[in-house]
Amino acid sequence: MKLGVNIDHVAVLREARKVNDPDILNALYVACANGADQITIHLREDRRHIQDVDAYNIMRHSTLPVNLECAINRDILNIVADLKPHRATFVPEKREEVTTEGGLDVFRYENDIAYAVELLHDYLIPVSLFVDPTIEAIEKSKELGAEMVELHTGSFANIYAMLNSSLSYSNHSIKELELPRNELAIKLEKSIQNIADVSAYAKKIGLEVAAGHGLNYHNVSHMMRIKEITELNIGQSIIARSVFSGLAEAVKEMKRLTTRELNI
Ligand SMILES: CC(=O)[C@@H](O)C(O)COP(=O)(O)O
Ligand SMILES: NCC(=O)COP(=O)(O)O
Repeated sequence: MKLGVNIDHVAVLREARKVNDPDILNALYVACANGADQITIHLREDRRHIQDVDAYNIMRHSTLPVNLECAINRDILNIVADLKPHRATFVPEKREEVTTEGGLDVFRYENDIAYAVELLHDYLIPVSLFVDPTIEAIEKSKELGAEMVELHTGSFANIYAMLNSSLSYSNHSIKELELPRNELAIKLEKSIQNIADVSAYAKKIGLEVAAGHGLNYHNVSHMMRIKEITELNIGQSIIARSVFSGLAEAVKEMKRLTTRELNI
């Protein structure tokens, strides 16, 4: 399994104070040296975490491939074409959201996506689409020319957290998931099975399959059992753990949990 470490959340901390500390390049070096297979960053339209200068510095200094997440916005696409990351992942963005809430609407924005895929292909940048795990979204992603899809695992992660953590007792409890435990358990099983089915279909039609959003040290084992998923992009939980263990240990531990036994 390829582990993409998303280092955005180091910049979240820096931007909270509008200072130059913590330094995103330190996070890059530590992630590269401790088991990441790829660096993932998200250059948001509102620049709430990663800034343009960070993206250029990361491209210049990363010893690993860089997966750049971005919205389909002409200004951002021009920056991406100039940066030439190893891959671009198109994601939806809403200014007022706390985090990326759902997958890209590949039907509503099909013309914009097709244009953006072609543009980046002209610069030899492969494209992945960050979509909800549905067969329809996968078929459309293929039709739009993407090489890869990243399945949005946020919904799975929310159900998992409401069932298996103290989230439901906190201020951030998810109202629509305040359900009896047996119902949550059934929902979780269905969500995992759906991700597995959609992954198998994506692979069958020739797409590479990644997954990400809300994955952590507890729930990631469920994604590890889906053999068609070959890449996980994980950020928030790694940076959260690093507050207590340091980033090197946090990356190493996630790498350990996302390593499949070699079948020799
Ligand atoms: C698209 C996606 O899932 C991520 O990029 C991510 O979780 C980090 O950034 P945000 O929290 O800004 O969505
Ligand atoms: N595309 C998902 C990603 O990069 C990381 O998401 P998260 O682990 O920060 O929720």
